[in-house]
Amino acid sequence: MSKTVNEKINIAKNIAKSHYLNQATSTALVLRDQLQITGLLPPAVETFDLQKKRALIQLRAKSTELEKYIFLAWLRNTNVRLFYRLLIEDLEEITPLIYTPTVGTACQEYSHIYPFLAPPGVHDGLFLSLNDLPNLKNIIKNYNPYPFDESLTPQIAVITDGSRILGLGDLGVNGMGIPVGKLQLYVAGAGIDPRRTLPITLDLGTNNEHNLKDQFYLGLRRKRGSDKEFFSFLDAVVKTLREVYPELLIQFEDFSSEHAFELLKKYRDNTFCFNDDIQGTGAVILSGFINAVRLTAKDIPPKEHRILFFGAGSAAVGVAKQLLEFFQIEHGMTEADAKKLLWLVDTKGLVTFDRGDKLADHKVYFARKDNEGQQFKSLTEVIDYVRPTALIGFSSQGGIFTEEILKKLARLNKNPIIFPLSNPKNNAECTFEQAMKATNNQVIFASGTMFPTYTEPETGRVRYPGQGNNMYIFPGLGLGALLAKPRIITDKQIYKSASALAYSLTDEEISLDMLYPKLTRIRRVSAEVASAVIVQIVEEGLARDEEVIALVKNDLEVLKANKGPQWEGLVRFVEENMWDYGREKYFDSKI
Ligand SMILES: O=C([O-])CC(=O)C(=O)O
Ligand SMILES: [Mg+2]
Repeated sequence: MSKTVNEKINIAKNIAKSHYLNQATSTALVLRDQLQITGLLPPAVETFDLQKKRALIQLRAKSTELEKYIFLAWLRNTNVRLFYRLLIEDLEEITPLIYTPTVGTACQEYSHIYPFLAPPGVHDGLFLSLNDLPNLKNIIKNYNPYPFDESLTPQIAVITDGSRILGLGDLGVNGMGIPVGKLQLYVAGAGIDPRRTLPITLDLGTNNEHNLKDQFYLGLRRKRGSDKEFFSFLDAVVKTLREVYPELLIQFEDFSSEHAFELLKKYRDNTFCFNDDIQGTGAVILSGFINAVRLTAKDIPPKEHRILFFGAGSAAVGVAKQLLEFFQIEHGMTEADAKKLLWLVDTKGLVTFDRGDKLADHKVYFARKDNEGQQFKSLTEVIDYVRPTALIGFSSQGGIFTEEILKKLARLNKNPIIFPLSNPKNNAECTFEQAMKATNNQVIFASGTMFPTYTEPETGRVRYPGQGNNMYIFPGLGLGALLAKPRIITDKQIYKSASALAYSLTDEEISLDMLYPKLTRIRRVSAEVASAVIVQIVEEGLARDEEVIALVKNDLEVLKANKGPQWEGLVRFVEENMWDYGREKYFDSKI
C-alpha cells in the first residue's frame, strides 16, 4: 500500500532521528524544512556516494579492529542504510570486522565497549534474564526497532545464552555480539529486512570467573544453574516468542554442546527453528567436502575416505551426521558402512565404546567398536592408527595441527583434506600458509575464519583458502524458509542447502580449485541456496505460501519440457524479495 506524501512526512517527523531512515547530510533542504530539522545539520547537501566515501575513510583511519567494530556498530545504530551499503558493497573488507574474527574480541570486551554501541533509543538486541520470567511477554514487546509500521514485525531471531561463544567459551551476556553479528549477515547475505531481525541474549548467569569479577560486566552476577532451570526458562522464552510472533524463525546459536543437542531434539519437530552450529556448520562443511571429494576423486574413490574429527562438540557431530547422509544419499552406502568412515577425537583421545569413561549422548552414536581394545590418546597416535584422508578441526586449540601433523597427512595422501574450523582466527588449528608449506602446496583447505590467499613462491600461483563458515548457509536457508513458510525445518531442507552451495561454484571458481564461492557473490549464492530449500519444502508438502508453490510447480514444468535453466524463475523471485539499502526512499527529495 503506497503512502501519501503527508503520511510519509508524519512518519518522518515521528522518526526524524530514526537510525533507519536517517539520511543525515543527504536530506534535501526542502525536506529539512518540512521535518523542522533545518539548522540541525551542516548546510551542505551530500550524495549518498559521498557519505559512503567519508564513512570508509573514517573506518580505515581506525587503528585497531576493535575500534573499527565500534565505529561500524555506531554507524549501524545511527544510519542503517549507509551501514548496509558499506557492508554489502565492501563485503570482503567489512565482514571480518563485524563477524569472525573481530566479533570474538568484541564479545570478550562487550561490557567494556557497551556505552558506545547504542545511542539512546537504539537497541542492539533483546536481553532476557531469569528475573524477567514473570514478565516475558511485555519485555519481548519492548523490542521494537521500528514502531511506525505494524507490518514490520520480527521474522528471524538469533538466540544465544552466551555459554559457548565461538571457541571462546562461556562469555555470559557479552555473547550479544554473536546474534547481532549473525543477523547483520542475514541482511547482507540474503537481504532480510534489518528492521525484521531480532537478536536475543538470554542471561542465565555465567561460569566465567573473569566476567563475574569484572566491575563492568553487564549480566547477572551468578553462576549458571541446573539443567532443569535452563530448560524451563527456554521453554518459557520459546513459547512466549511464538505467542507474540507466531511466524518467527528461531536460530539457536552458540549454546554449550549438550544443551544445543537437547534443544534441537526438543523443538525441531514442533517449532520453526534450527541450530546454526549443528545444522548450519554441518551443511557448510558438507558442501566443502562435496567439492573436496570431487577434487580428489581421481586418487581416492569417495567411499574410501577416512575422516578424522579432532574435537567432538556440537559442530563436529553436526558435520559428521551430514557426511553420513552424503555417503548414503550420493554414494548408496548403508548407514553402518558410512559410519565406519568417520572417527571422532575428544579431549580424552579417540572416542571408543570401551574407553572406560561415560560418553556424552551425542558422542555415543559415533563411538568406534573396531579398536580391538586399543585406546589412542594423542593426535599423533590417532593419525597413525586411522591414516585419515581428511582431518577436520573443531578443538578450539590454536596451532594444534603442527608442522609434524600436517606433514604426516601429506605423507599419507597426495592431496590431504585439512579443515581447521575453530573460530576465531587464533583458535584455528593451523593457518593456510602453514598448511600449504607443510604439504608442498598440496592441501585442500578450509577454515572457519578467513585466512589470506597464499602465493606459491615457486610458481607465483595464487591459492585461495576456503572459508567453511556457516555464513554461506544460514542466510539462504533462513530466507528460503521464510518465503515458503513451512512450520518446521527438516534435515532434508538442510541437506539441500549444502548441495546447492556445493553446486553454486562458477566455472572460474572451479578452475581455481575453490571449495566455496567468492564471498562477493553471496547474494546470488544465497538465492540459489534459498531456492533449493524452497523446492525441498514444496516437495515435502510443507510449504504454506501459494505463490511459492505455484512458482515451483511452474519451474518444474519448464524443467520437464527442457525449456530453460533449472529454477531460474524461482531464483529470480527470491532475489526480488531481498531487501536492499536503496529500495525505499521515503526521504526522496521529490516529496
Ligand atoms: O560464527 C561463526 O563464525 C561460526 C559459528 O557459528 C561458530 O563458530 O560458532
Ligand atoms: Mg556459532
